[in-house]
Amino acid sequence: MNWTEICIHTTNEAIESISYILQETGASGLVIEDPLDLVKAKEAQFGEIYELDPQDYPDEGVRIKTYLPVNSHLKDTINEITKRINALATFHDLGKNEIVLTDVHEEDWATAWKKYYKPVQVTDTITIKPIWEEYRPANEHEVIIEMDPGMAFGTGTHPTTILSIQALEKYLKAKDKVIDVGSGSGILTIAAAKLGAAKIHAFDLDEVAVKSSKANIQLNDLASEITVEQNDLLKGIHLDADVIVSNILAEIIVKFINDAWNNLKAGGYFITSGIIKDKQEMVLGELRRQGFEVIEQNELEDWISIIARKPKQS
Ligand SMILES: C[S@@+](CC[C@H](N)C(=O)[O-])C[C@H]1O[C@@H](n2cnc3c(N)ncnc32)[C@H](O)[C@@H]1O
Repeated sequence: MNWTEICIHTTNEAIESISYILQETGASGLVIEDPLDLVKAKEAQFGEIYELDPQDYPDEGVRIKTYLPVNSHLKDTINEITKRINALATFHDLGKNEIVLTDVHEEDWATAWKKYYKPVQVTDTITIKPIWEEYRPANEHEVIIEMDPGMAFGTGTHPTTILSIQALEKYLKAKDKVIDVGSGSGILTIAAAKLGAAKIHAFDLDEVAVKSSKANIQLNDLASEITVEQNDLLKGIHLDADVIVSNILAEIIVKFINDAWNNLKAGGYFITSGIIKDKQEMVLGELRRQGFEVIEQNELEDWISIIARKPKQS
């Protein structure tokens, strides 16, 4: 399959909104080339070794790059993306607002973004490491997740994924039964397994994500019982989980709050992420309407995670 790279030269303040538009249109492998990263790399707090090349970064503004498969909808998708980005000019300074399209062959796509992906410590104990990077754990307690995200979303470094892993670390107990809705590269399933879940059911609508989840699970030495299936959210699923985790967009989360409730044990946790700030109240309202108790909300770079509990008596 061939891919088209869309490169948008914009401003820092528009990253969030443009990333959201791109995610909604099904783009894969979002890369943000922000010259500020060159500064941040020098200040890396966890001692990771970054080798960022200044030549990959614009002098001013940021470049957002993502990839769409070349198919019969491509032209419409690009028109839609362009229209929605231009409409942002009412709220944001879009800087150059230049959109450049380049054809990419699958083999190039698979390696193009790898240079941006480095080991990253996402909680006190968990570090995510791409399989091609050398990394020595700081101590014996450090948990390493090996990843090769390929075509599926989920390098583990996106704020929405980090918020999800932090919540899993806090709420998951050893031997729990977990459901991961929208497993992508399988990162949250692997994190749950490394944190001691006994059984994990992962679902994704996208066949590529299902394959990617399965491949990444194989890369990690996991003791948990894990199944990965192609499924639309939790339609037709009847389980009794201790924890459901889902890093998906707010509009999608609200579609399956009732199914999440029905698949959770009383006292179980529903960890939701992928919610942009503007949609936080909408998700909170729907969770409460269903009967969930909202017990924690966290924010990272304008993304929100909400942890809700199904009451013990319901
Ligand atoms: C933002 S990614 C999250 C990936 C990974 N869990 C992570 O945290 O990095 C959302 C995933 O949800 C999947 N998805 C979107 N709509 C879905 C649906 N209706 N049912 C199941 N999965 C869906 C997408 O294919 C994608 O892999």
